Amino acid sequence: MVPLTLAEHGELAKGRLPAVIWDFFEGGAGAEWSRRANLAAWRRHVLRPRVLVDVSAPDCGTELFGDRLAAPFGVAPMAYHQLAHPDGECATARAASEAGALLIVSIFASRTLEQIAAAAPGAARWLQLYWLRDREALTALVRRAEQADYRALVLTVDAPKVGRRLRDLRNAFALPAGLAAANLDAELTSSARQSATGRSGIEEHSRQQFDPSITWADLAWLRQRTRLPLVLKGVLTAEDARLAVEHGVDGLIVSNHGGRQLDGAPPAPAVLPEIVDAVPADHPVLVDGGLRHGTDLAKALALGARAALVGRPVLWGLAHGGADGARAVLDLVREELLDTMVLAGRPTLADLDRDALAPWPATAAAPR
Ligand SMILES: Cc1cc2nc3c(=O)[nH]c(=O)nc-3n(C[C@H](O)[C@H](O)[C@H](O)COP(=O)(O)O)c2cc1C
Ligand SMILES: O=C(O)C(=O)c1ccccc1
Repeated sequence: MVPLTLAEHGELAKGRLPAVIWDFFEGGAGAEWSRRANLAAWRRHVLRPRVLVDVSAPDCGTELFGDRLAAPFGVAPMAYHQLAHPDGECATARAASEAGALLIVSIFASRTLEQIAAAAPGAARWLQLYWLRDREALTALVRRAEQADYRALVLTVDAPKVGRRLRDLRNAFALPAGLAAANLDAELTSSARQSATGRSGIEEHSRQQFDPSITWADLAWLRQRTRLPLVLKGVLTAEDARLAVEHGVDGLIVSNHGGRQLDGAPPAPAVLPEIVDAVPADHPVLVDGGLRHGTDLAKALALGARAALVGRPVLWGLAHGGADGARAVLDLVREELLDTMVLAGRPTLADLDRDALAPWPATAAAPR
């Protein structure tokens, strides 16, 4: 089967992956309300097509912190790509580079920052950090990212601890032997390999490593240690968006972490407009969560996002087809976006403004 939709990439991946790894990828926290809400939320808007517009040359190319992208999209930071494929993040880096997408590398990448950079020289890539208790380890990562030409740092702020993910608890999920966080000391992550009673290995190790005491006041410490643009991931209110700008942050990623952290947190499209309105126009606002069609991406842009990130579907492509599979996923998203722009009579990114959307009436059930 040649997959024609992201969902079909998911089916192929599900057939290939051990069930506990599929569950780790797919799962959310708690009752998984936020995970499901992410998928439903994009269906609560309809596109307002314009007609008799010249759509012979649609253009979705853009620029983000100085890097050219073939479309306003990227790969969301996700831990341990080697769970999906032995080539791990090196394959994803090649795929993203060939598709013209941004790659955000997780602090829990299973290949080193330098290997990933070497796999796709010149490509647009950022590094995502969690705030570790060990600040020397954090500083060392910042230095290495700068030296390996990462173009921005993303601090994920929705995870003072890892959410309660019932699938991982039931599966007593732990990292398989041979897989590690390649950019952290082995001793920092060894607990990810065992699972204490009542916890997953991931939860166990994040309890030990994440510093849950940090506040806005601590941001200055990180800000002073790098000239790279600093982006906060996991902001869901206008209040926090304003605080971020006051504290010298350069951009935001509106995200509920794929429903993997606070269950009950809103899906991004519900809060994106208030956040876009709260920050100056020169601060890019990105978005992720539940984007599964080019039309979803068009809706995200129309709500004011500068770019949107795709998470799980990239792991699906990687799992069934390595770099080629991940590339196919990203190419599909870009082609579907261009298709949407043509059929909606909105051939440039500037045409995808708030006039391009209308709410689906609350009284009507959003079709599945
Ligand atoms: C398997 C997996 C691992 C993830 N690891 C990280 C991570 O290390 N850091 C982070 O900030 N977000 C992480 N996330 C969250 C993603 O960056 C993103 O917010 C989320 O997957 C939403 O997109 P999706 O619905 O397209 O998957 C992870 C998500 C998944 C599915
Ligand atoms: O961030 C996540 O969603 C995630 O799965 C993770 C992976 C490793 C360590 C901490 C969290």
